[in-house]
Amino acid sequence: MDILVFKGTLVHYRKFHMAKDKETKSEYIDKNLMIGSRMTVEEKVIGVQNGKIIFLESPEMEEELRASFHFNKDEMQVLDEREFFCPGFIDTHVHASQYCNCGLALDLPLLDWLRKYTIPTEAKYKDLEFAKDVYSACLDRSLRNGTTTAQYFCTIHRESSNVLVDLAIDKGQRVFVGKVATDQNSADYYIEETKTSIEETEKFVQDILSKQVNPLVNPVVTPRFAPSCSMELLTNLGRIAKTYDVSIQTHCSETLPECQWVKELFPGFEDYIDVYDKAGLLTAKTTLAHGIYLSEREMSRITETQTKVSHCPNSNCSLMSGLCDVRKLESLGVVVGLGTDVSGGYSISMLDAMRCSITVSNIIASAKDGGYVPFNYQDALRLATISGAEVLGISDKVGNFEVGKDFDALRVNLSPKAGNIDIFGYETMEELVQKFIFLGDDRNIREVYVAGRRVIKKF
Ligand SMILES: Nc1nc2[nH]cnc2c(=O)[nH]1
Ligand SMILES: [Zn+2]
Repeated sequence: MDILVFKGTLVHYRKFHMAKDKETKSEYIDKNLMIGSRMTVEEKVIGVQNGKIIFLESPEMEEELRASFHFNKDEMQVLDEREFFCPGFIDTHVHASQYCNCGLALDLPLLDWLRKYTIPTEAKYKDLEFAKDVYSACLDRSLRNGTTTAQYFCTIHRESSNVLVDLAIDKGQRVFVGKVATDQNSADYYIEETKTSIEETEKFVQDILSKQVNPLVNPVVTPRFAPSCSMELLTNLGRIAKTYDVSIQTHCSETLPECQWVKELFPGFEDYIDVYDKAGLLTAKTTLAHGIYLSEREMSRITETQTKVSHCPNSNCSLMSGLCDVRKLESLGVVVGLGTDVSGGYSISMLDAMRCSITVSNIIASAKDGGYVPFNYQDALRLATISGAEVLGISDKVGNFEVGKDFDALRVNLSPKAGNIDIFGYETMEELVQKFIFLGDDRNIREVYVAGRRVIKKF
């Protein structure tokens, strides 16, 4: 099997042990393990075979590596001085079915927006040709913007959700895909019988598991959110996720009217989180999108059950939902990743999500009386890469560069002809990374690799 070899700069979050390494600048600390990670910029020779990183060494080792792994000097690709590899971005919450509405219909808050724009759009996915057109464009745009892994909501239609999975296999994105389950409080043309919703969800999970000869596709049990699901449906979805040991994705605590509605619809429960808890939907493989208005009790149940949160800052601002205090969640030990939440969020670019996470964090800081450290560009990169991998339970495979992991990577190029960024020649590599995060776009993402396969090449 051919070997891919590169020499150049890697920018990623690398683990370090607290005992060995006492520096504390811009770091993320996992209190339980006493292991943290820090953004690292390093010169390396990196080898990839069968999709996996087989060596990662300093450039002085080049000769020895050539001898051991049998490659010639001209087989090694050398990155430009204005280039670096970073891990592929991980979008932990995105509605592929809403991609056609990107940049439209953002004049209403969540519940009205769902009724007026989103449900009518999702109903169109009964038509497989329509699904194919939009899903295809969504995957292409997402990959071009450097998203190597995405966790998607589709619609209530099993067949068209399978269309997304087949297209993703073809185009090479690593995906987590959910057929949406809804049996109440939706339009009469976009609702399922409880029994049908349960059966179709189970069938969908089986469909995807049978396609797992391709290890890049994963099924997700996907109740839309508590208001649109009966307790009977939620409980059965919890059972299905447990039976097949698969992921769960839903929305939670995104807006105040939604939280009030859940109180009214589920009066016998302690709070919003308790509804999911009693249904068996809080697991280490569960992603809750948003989580803005969680109480202390709810946050501690999330921590206890190792449930994950997807922070979607563009959507939270665009739908006027509120500001999520990610620092607080992380300080309690909750793993948080970033989501574009298209089309509540208007951009499918994770660079946009990263910038929005910094802006939201700065706004939170402005309202505090000190004692709060807002996110910087390094935190944003962490959220979009290694934390996203932890949210989806794949940090043993992707999220940073380590021997044995899959090579999911972006070849970033900052030469001015590639995009919209002026470089003056004296910038350090860290400054180039910073300019990419704040000013970059898809034009700066020269190549995209997923499990060693080059899925995008621009020049
Ligand atoms: N942002 C967002 N929140 C939701 N809550 C329930 N459905 C949705 C959705 O489609 N988008
Ligand atoms: Zn959403």
